[in-house]
Amino acid sequence: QVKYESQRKILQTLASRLEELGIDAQKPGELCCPLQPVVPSPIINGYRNKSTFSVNRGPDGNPKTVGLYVGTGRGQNIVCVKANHVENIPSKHKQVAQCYEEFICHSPLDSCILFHEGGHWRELVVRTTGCGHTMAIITFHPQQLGQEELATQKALLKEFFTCGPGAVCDLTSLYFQESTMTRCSHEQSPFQLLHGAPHIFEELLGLKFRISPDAFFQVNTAGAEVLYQAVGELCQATGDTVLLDICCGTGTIGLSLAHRVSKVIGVEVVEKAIEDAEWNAAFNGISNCEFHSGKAEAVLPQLLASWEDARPLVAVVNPSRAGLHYRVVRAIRNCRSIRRLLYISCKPEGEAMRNFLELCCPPDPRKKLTGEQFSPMLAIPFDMFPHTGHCELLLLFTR
Ligand SMILES: C[S@@+](CC[C@H](N)C(=O)[O-])C[C@H]1O[C@@H](n2cnc3c(N)ncnc32)[C@H](O)[C@@H]1O
Repeated sequence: QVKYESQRKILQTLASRLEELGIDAQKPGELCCPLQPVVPSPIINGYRNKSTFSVNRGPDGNPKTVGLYVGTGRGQNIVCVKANHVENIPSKHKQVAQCYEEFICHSPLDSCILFHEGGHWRELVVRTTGCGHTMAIITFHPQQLGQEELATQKALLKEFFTCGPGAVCDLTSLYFQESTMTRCSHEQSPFQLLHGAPHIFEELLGLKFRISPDAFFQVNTAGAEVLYQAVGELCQATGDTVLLDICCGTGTIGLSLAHRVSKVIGVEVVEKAIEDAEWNAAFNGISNCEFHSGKAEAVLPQLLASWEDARPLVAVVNPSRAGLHYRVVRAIRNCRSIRRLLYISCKPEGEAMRNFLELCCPPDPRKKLTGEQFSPMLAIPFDMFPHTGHCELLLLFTR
């Protein structure tokens, strides 16, 4: 009910913002379109396949606590607490976090709390899959350490997780990333494989997906299956439909719908995710998909400007919280072949709201938005994140 209410408010906001733009958008209940009940997650506890653990001072003052932050910046009361009580994190993730804490507590090197104050040990990411694979990615601030000292630390970490106390975690892959920034891409600082296999594999809707350390994958695999099935239904694809999968990650959406359409075109900025998507297509024997590596705002305008294919074109967009770049929205609006658009957002009240307005506002030649506007037709929230206040919203737009 709480989640339904928050999604209802989002649709109310969208309706009133569209009214301000002169669009008669308000439907019964002051919403811009019908809102279906929240679709439950098939799994409620321990559903997360990826957890990110911070390293910081705990409530007892221990600066080598591996866990999650509680408190607020404004209250100046942020502490890092162990995640053992957190219901949506599986026990395997908690076990790896516990082992990492043991390792850094015995390390002569400090944890890195504020970059400029020194210290080395930073964040831990744990990813698991239904196939029983576990990947751990440890971020390390090199500070002034030389190559030899770095190699020693990497060897100690590997030894701990392969033949020491950390061996109980039975890691499939152990990665190490030297990072002087909050987040680094593989291109900025490579993920170094210290042990095991370079990828983990997940099964979803009968397909097998390879996942690289920096590739996105929905954190709730069973929840993602339910979402993608609904995407498939709302696409109303016929045999000759071309499906645009914008921000495609490892290709999950397009590949799971490939058998229903004549062609899938995926676009994604993370190069390793595109390599995964290509591998995933080949491994699953899917040959009607092409994947483009690059920013959607660079790839899509070019792709759609020269679009002369007569086949129906359906777009599925699933951007990160930053939403779609204006150029992507403009390219979609100005491509007459796209009559149907599915927008999947984990934060529809944020930047996605700006995109909804850009998609639905009246044509505006000054903004080079000459194409006919879209209208919201249906909204379905998915409880992708049980035990949190968040939802994944699927919004269908047509024109
Ligand atoms: C929420 S994820 C969705 C991935 C995929 N659709 C799925 O369900 O697994 C958003 C994806 O957008 C990608 N992304 C972020 N900014 C992008 C951009 N400017 N152009 C293309 N892809 C982008 C991210 O790397 C990430 O893989």
